[in-house]
Amino acid sequence: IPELSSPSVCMRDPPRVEEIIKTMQKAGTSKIQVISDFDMTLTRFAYNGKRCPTSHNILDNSKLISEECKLKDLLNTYYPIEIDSKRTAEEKLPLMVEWNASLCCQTDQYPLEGYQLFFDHLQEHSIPLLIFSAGLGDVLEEVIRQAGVFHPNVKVFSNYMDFDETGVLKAFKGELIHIYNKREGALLNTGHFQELKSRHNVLLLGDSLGDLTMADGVHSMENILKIGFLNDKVEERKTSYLNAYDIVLVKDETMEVLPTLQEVLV
Ligand SMILES: Nc1ccn([C@@H]2O[C@H](COP(=O)(O)O)[C@@H](O)[C@H]2O)c(=O)n1
Repeated sequence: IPELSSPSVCMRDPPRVEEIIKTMQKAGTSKIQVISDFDMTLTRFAYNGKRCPTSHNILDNSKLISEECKLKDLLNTYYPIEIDSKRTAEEKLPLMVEWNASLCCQTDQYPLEGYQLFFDHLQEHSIPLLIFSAGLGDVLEEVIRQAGVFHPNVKVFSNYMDFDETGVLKAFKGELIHIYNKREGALLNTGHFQELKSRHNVLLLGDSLGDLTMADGVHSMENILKIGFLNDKVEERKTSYLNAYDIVLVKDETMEVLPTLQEVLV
């Protein structure tokens, strides 16, 4: 599979990857569902060496948000914790909750462009795409809408803001989704996975080890191909990503590997 020989593609077990791809191809598109993280997976981490915004940053960078509400300090505190390979997920979990919760009292252009074809291709083949994000659902839905790819096959599980009558953000609606509780989020949304119960093959896309649990609600899974985006602290985290994901895309600023890989699969 030539798409897998790009220098940014790393695999622990290439023959195993080929086997999964062939099995999924054979089963056909009617058996596939795609489950993907959003920020820094379907969007760029960096472009020309410059860091791109997450859905949280979009709100933060907005001229509509006053200077006192700036979220950068929070990002500088909590993002290093998110990617710290010396801490366990259990240690990080309360801090990730704290990060999101702190948004409620604090009261560029978004780079989705490389992946419009990815969304269109899934739509053409009627393949459901679940976007499962610890970002801001209101913002990322708007990003997808403005890119013209919020097709009927796209569903989003994320954090939606709850404002009071004076327009102040009070909380998030429902259970908060952070990077390390996607499993709980998946298990709460049984209805979605029930609707897709005949789709036993999963393409999972994520940029954090917490994203690996996004498919935990899938019924009788038969095959899963896990693609991980390793954008930051590459040397420190590469081994754990290679152990956890079938394919690891290292600093893939081109946004080219996923669309070509998807054409192989679908
Ligand atoms: N208050 C926060 C919380 C998280 N982030 C970043 O957003 C990403 C979450 O979205 P996913 O689509 O990746 O689940 C996460 O990776 C954090 O780095 C933030 O900027 N502010």
